[in-house]
Amino acid sequence: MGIAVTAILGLLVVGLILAYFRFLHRNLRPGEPPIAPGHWFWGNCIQFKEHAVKFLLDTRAKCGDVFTVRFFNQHITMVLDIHSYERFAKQRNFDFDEIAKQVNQNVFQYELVNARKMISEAGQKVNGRHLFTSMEHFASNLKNAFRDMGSGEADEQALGTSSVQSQSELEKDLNVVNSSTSINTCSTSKDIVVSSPNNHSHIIPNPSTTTAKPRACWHEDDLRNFASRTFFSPLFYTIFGHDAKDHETSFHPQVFHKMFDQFHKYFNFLWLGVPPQLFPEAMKAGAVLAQQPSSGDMMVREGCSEYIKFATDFMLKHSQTEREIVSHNLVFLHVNYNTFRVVYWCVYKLMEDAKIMAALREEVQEAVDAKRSGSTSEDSVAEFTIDDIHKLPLVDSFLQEVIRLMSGVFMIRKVVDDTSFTTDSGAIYNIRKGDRVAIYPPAFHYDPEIYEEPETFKYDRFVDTTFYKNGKAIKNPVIGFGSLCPGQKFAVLQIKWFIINLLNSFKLELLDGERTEPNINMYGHEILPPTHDVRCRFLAKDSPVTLTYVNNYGSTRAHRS
Ligand code: HEM
Repeated sequence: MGIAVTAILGLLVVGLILAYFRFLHRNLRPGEPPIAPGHWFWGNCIQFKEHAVKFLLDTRAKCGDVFTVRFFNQHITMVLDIHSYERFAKQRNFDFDEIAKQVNQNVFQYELVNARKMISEAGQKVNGRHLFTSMEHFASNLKNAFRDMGSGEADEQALGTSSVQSQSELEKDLNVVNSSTSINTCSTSKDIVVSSPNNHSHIIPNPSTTTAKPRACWHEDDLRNFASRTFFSPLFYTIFGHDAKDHETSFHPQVFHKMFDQFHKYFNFLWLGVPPQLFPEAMKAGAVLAQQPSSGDMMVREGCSEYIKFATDFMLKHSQTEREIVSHNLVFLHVNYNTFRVVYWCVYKLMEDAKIMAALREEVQEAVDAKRSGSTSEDSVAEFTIDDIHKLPLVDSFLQEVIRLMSGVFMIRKVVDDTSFTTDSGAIYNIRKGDRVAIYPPAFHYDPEIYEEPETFKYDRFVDTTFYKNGKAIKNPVIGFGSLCPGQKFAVLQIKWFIINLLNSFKLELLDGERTEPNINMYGHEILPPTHDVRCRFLAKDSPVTLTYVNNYGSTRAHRS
């Protein structure tokens, strides 16, 4: 018995040693980059999880610009030279398709047929002339969302008071969505705020004041909720369009947002291949997110995006199933969700520092005043083209600074053949077929040799500035979109147009003592989520100038939204 146990233990030890040398240990071949010191079993997992940027910058100081890290059995060569970014992006042996496939399979459980062709053709639907029309749809949806917020309709919708939904599963979803209550504090009036036990609150106007024009009220809310109603809703409608019956179903922006948040928490685990069954919360959210209109119904929804229409048509032609089309729709929402996250941080950063709020408000106000027609703000309209939206240097710099600090993305590729990679300075590294290779933008974004006081948020940092590393000007100092994102131009425009409208239409403040920060445990997400949400209050301005987006693409036929 004793001998048998010893023999089994012996075999186990030998097996483990062999497995270690087979899967974890690596003998460097000539010309390969050095390996970052780490744990014999986990490799660099823990160091990366504790503080990815600090770990990578420290390792770069020890090992040089190019080195290999190991996450358990996966070797990833890090190219941490910002001047080599363009070479990295152009290297044909560094392939993104395998990575996208892994996300599709592990997180969204489907495979996209002829994926490269589909993504590159669908990507054109948010660029060129389509960028102008996509903006038109977004601007119109944004206007509706702001109008609803100003009139309090969004409260009604978001609080789920529709009688049609009252007994359904949907009510549960909507109640979950709104478990954080929005509070109206009409401090300047004598209106009475009523909160019912189910968190539905409404204002009973004071009879003595009902004949007067309704006064604006301060509303208290979670910032996530505020950003969801003002930005996620228009984003959702710009992607999937509208249908009059939406309010009877769970295909509703507030339900989708809540469920998406729930699902997204597990993104990094799912992506790495941990079975979704281990995360019941993600599975439950996934089931709600799967309840979408059929592909036929989706294509005829009013304002459905060209991207979704093209992708759906493409997938149908490649005999993909309805379930696969639903999964692809979620992938598209997933990439757009980054835009929401940036918006969250923009609103937060505006409220966090009164100086920033004042500076951007002044810039926007000047632009609006320069464009407005009419003598009073009530009957005034200010028209903005895409060029006009881009002509605000502080808004532009502020947005870049937000992306610089909140970006958590790994720009990762699979190495499809043994490759000699030459860095910008001429150093040559042999990178092994089957490995992964990555650029880690946050390591550049927090590099003290590029950015003075990199941890500090400086809203005007990017105004008329060139950044240098080792005495050489940097071509792309902020690379939060990687090199392949087809939605970059659209996302930047959406965010800028949102900021302009926000500052024109609302006053916003954080409640006393409310602060949050990016959750560095989520490095790997394109944009980091906050560690926790914050409470804020907002006031819809009385009769702001009406802002209109003008689609002036290549003709005299301008469309206004
Ligand atoms: C602030 C918002 C956004 C951020 C930060 C962002 C970031 C990224 C990043 C980092 C990648 C990986 C690229 C690479 O590794 O080179 C990516 C890919 C992608 N993004 Fe975005 N994105 C945003 C918005 C959007 C929007 C609005 C769309 C669509 C309209 C979009 C569509 C895509 C697609 C389709 C891919 C996959 C590209 C491919 O497979 O070649 N993104 N995005």
